[in-house]
Amino acid sequence: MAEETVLVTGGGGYIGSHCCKALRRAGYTPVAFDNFVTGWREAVRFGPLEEGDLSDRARLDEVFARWKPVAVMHFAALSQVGESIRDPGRYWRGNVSATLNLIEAATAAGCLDFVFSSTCATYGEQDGVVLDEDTMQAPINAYGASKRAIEDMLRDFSISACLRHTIFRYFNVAGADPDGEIGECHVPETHLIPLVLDAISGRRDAITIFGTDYKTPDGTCIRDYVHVCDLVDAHLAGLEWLRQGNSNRVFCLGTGQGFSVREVIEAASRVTGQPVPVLEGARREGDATQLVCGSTRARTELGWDPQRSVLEDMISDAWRWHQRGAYKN
Ligand SMILES: O=c1ccn([C@@H]2O[C@H](COP(=O)(O)OP(=O)(O)O[C@H]3O[C@H](CO)[C@H](O)[C@H](O)[C@H]3O)[C@@H](O)[C@H]2O)c(=O)[nH]1
Repeated sequence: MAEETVLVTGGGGYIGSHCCKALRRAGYTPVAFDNFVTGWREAVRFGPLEEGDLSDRARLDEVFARWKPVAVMHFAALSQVGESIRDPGRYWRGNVSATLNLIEAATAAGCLDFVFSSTCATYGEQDGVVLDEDTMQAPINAYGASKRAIEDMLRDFSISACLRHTIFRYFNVAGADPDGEIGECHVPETHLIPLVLDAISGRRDAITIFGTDYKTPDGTCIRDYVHVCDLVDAHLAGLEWLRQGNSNRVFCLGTGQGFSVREVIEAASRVTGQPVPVLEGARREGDATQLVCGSTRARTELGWDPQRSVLEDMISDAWRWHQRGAYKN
């Protein structure tokens, strides 16, 4: 029997490519759909590629007709908070309108299982509390607002078109494939761990800590880091959960444990055995002091067990990938 296919939008991106690898391992054919605005051709290695843009409905119809996927896993998105504040239209078009096209194409093709990558940025400024599925959403930028709008869209289509969905909300994804085949590569890079590794290897002069006067034990911001492989495991568990006939549930993905920027830098120095050149700078606009994400529901209902989300392991996997170099196309 032919393998079942799953359409993975953003399959050339950081999380999407790791998801394709996990799907392949689980016996599916992952069909990567990507426009390569932020994704990488080299990251598409676990199944066929369909190049295209989510704004192109005819192209989507073609892809659904060709592969008859059993589900969609939707990672393709613009995800830079600062850019979304400067250019909200890009986010409403690129995230919301594009996803509307995707949902309409999926439901028209009878592909009704939908796994969506959302974000704790839908919560807005709620410093210090553990964010979970019951926390009120109040986004403060177009990135968070666009993701929340898509969550609402999924609810509406679940009523009108019987679309079954799971929504995963998460913040700080880290690490890389332990085999070193794929990893994180953003241009420009804005995320803490890859930037720290750049500073260690000399690709950049230093890492600048954005703010040392926060009300935290060492004055720097605290975040909850999840290993990308654990994260995609949860998405696969969500897919199976849908395919067992369940539907329409939000799951937050975090470890519940936060690390400060300084703790991340110290761990990177320990893991690599090298000093980290550090500069202390001003706060970055829009950064919350402390963001920690609860995941009791994912653990109890999906059996999620994020074993690799140990800070040193995430950094050592990211370091292995970093030493291999970056994608070129
Ligand atoms: O050069 C840097 C880069 C980051 N940081 C700090 O490191 C922490 C983590 O920053 P990241 O940019 O790695 O991650 P964020 O928590 O800002 O971003 C996360 O949340 C965002 C939404 O708010 C997006 O979803 C994004 O993709 C996701 O990684 C923050 O306190 C930030 O101020 C620094 O000190 N120096």
